[in-house]
Amino acid sequence: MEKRSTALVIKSTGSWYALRDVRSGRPLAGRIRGSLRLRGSRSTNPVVVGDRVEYETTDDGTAAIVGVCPRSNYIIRRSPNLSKESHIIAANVDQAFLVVSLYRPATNNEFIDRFLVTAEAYRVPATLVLNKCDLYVTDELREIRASFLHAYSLAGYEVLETSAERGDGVEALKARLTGKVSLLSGNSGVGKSSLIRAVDPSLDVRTGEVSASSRRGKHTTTFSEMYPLEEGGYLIDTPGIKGFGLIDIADDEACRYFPDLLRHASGCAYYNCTHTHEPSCAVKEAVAQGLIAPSRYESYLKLLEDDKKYRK
Ligand SMILES: Nc1nc2c(ncn2[C@@H]2O[C@H](COP(=O)(O)OP(=O)(O)OP(=O)(O)O)[C@@H](O)[C@H]2O)c(=O)[nH]1
Ligand SMILES: [Zn+2]
Repeated sequence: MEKRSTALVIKSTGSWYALRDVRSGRPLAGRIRGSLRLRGSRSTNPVVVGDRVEYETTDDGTAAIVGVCPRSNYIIRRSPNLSKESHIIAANVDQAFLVVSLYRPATNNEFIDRFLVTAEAYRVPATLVLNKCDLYVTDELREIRASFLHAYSLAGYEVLETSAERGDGVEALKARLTGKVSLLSGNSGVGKSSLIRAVDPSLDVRTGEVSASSRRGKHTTTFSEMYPLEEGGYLIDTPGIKGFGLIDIADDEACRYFPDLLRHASGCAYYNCTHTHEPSCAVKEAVAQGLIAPSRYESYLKLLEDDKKYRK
């Protein structure tokens, strides 16, 4: 029997995969061996970025992928061709970061909360990166910053404050990324590229390439790529999208993905309370008492509404 080794999938281009041997770190080009069948998989791509795969070395020195190791999680997006099939963006993601800004541009709350909901749904720990902290110096912006920090501390999310411009918080972010597979997202203009550059200057060029090609390639399937960090770990760059994957949420389940709402929900009179119109709702009570940020509750209501529209 041939010797089998394990490799990490760094990049997928459809039929070829860029791999790294887990033990030696050696880069390899791999293809799926024809006999590889994934039981019960309805996704268009059976091997994805972040997967650990088993391979055998072939005579020409390339790797034949013969198996995929069980995934700790995976992020799905609906296929671009509108079929029922899904497209997996990445597997085995350790953590997700959303870069946000409160000024020029101000990131929309709903956008932030959508991202966090997706992270909860996929059980990927999420952290917010509040960039451009050098700008929040006027009374008005200080106030906005304080209420932002308050809202997410009530919700139980960590917020890292950074300034890519001045370097504040860059070391802290770098420390958090080292040795992990991290998904990084952010709406346009918040300084995501500047931050990546500050964390690891060697990533600069390649990051520019990926954002340019994913924007141009609207009608083609875009393939993900993981970018190795100088000091270990990988970044998965995702374009500015609402949330980062596909989720279907029933009304009486939506609350599950808002830890701050969920904490109070057991006090509601009705066990299936949707925290909208019901009497004796502990969630609405908590909002009134300032224990849940109004913006978070609004995002929750918005999520219920959007979901209804979507299902019609
Ligand atoms: N004042 C200030 N400006 C910043 C900071 N970080 C980035 N910027 C500026 O914000 C603008 C956008 O920065 P980018 O790094 O290109 O933002 P991005 O999020 O990658 O945007 P896209 O490329 O559109 O996705 C640039 O003019 C940066 O110089 C910061 O911490 N403070
Ligand atoms: Zn309720």
